[in-house]
Amino acid sequence: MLIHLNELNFITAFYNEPVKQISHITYDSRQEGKDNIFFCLKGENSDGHDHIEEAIEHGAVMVIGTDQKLMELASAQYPDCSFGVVSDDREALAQFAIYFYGQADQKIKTIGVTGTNGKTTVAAFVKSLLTQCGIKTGSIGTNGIFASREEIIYKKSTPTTPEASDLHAIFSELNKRQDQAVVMEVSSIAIDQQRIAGIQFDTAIHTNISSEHLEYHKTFERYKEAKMKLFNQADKAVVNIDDEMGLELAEHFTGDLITYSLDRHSGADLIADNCHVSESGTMFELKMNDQSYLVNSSVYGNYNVHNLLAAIGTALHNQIQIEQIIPVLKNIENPKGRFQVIEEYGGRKIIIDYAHTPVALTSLLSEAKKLPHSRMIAMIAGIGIRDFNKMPKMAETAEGRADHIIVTVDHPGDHDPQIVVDQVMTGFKNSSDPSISTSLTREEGVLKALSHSEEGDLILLTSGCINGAQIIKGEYIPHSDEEIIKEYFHNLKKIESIRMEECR
Ligand SMILES: CC(=O)N[C@H]1[C@@H](OP(=O)(O)OP(=O)(O)OC[C@H]2O[C@@H](n3ccc(=O)[nH]c3=O)[C@H](O)[C@@H]2O)O[C@H](CO)[C@@H](O)[C@@H]1O[C@H](C)C(=O)N[C@@H](C)C(=O)N[C@H](CCC(=O)O)C(=O)O
Ligand SMILES: Nc1ncnc2c1ncn2[C@@H]1O[C@H](COP(=O)(O)OP(=O)(O)OP(=O)(O)O)[C@@H](O)[C@H]1O
Repeated sequence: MLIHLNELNFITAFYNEPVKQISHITYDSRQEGKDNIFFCLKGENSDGHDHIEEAIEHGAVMVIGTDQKLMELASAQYPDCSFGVVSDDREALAQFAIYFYGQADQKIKTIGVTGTNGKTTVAAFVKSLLTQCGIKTGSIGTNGIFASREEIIYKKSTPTTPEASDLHAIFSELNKRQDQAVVMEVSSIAIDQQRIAGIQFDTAIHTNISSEHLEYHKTFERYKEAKMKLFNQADKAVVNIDDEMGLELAEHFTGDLITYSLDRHSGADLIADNCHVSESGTMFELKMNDQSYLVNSSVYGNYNVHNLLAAIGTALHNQIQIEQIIPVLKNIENPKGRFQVIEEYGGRKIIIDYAHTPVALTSLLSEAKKLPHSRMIAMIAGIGIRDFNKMPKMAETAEGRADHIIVTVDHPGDHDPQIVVDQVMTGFKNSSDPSISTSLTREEGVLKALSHSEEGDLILLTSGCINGAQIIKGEYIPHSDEEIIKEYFHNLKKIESIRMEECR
């Protein structure tokens, strides 16, 4: 694409030839390419301005940064490269991505989901519901990047919400595949880092808020403020008013609003009442406009009814009639790793669930308890790359609610796993209870949970993996609970047949 730097009004000064042929946008000097534009971003560990030389060696023909003096000096050193100065590095990256991909975000309906718990689930429900109702919808989030029909293999730049240039590249790809809508998880960090700057969302969804990501935002107020900002960039909203932030949003949002609740006295637009949870799903009565509809859904648990209401509200905003929505709800697809039930081994029910906040763990433990079981074994974890203050709360939440608890570590990062486990353990009133044990790796934790189990038991493997890996000292070490389970039972079978041989 031919870029006219002087057409971009967020560039306040430029040096050397202002017209360039650009093929790729990059914010990482280590990325090789040809005709790249390199954005110097200031990060936690490094500053892109220090890597200009390498970026040029790797194919950058244009460099954008905030340090005017440095840009001027570099322009003299590299006369074949153009240099632009901006006031906000990340916002400039977002604005440039919109320009480069020809406003791809405006050619597709954009739906943003924010909230502490439930983003991945709601995004999956919205994708499934809209697509089944005839609006081909892709999705972007923790579980990957999907077009309406298939997964798109795209290198993930962050766990949840991609960097702006990656985001707009994905919108463009979805356009090419003729998808009509995209539902994306919008993390508070992404909002703060301007990854969604310049996007006017068709619909914004709020699930709920509780304390999270304080390792980044430092205070709950700043975390909440970041999340609220999404709603200044949306025409319509779907909001959970069983939640403190949802109530605030419902009061202040000026666009088209649909509220939802599980409380029959709430006055919400969508109310789920008389929820009945069973092994095959959840039935409830949906109340809307003084009408009542019986919903037979494939999703499990009351908290997932909240998530389903968010998806229903989004479909209604998209002019889909409630009569078309109701029959589809029994086929809604659950995302991987969220109440994922594995039943094929030795009469046990194993549930892999991403619950990694105290609120999520509370919901999970109380919903899982409703399933028939003899003993409940729960593995909980401290996440090394997150807020240490959250760790004891996971123990507090689990104590006394399972027959056996295994405490382990997820993504130790740069921390000693023992320190993470110890920090979780401080949350137990009685940490020497023999029904609590510890493991210093997630793999060992899963194995311990399995080895403690017997036929009829329910095993909850909580917290979870980001992109099928454990992050250890900056490295992504491949990890899969499912593989560990498979191998464990395969070996168990082998041992049993050897024993039987020996007995004969
Ligand atoms: C903590 C955080 O915000 N990290 C993001 C940040 O990394 P950083 O601050 O460590 O970057 P850095 O290493 O200091 O480098 C600064 C800049 O210099 C560049 N650089 C660096 C070194 C070099 O040799 N050459 C070079 O060009 C880097 O590419 C970067 O652009 O900037 C990087 C590039 O823009 C991001 O990819 C990275 O996201 C990492 C992968 C991450 O894990 N982010 C998490 C915190 C995150 O965003 N999570 C949220 C929420 C998750 C949830 O839902 O729970 C999400 O939206 O995913
Ligand atoms: N509406 C909800 N209320 C409370 N807990 C929920 C809700 N939805 C899901 N959960 C719990 O939170 C866990 C994580 O859900 P999900 O992955 O959908 O959230 P998320 O917001 O996408 O989290 P992350 O961005 O960190 O992946 C689930 O596995 C479940 O235990």
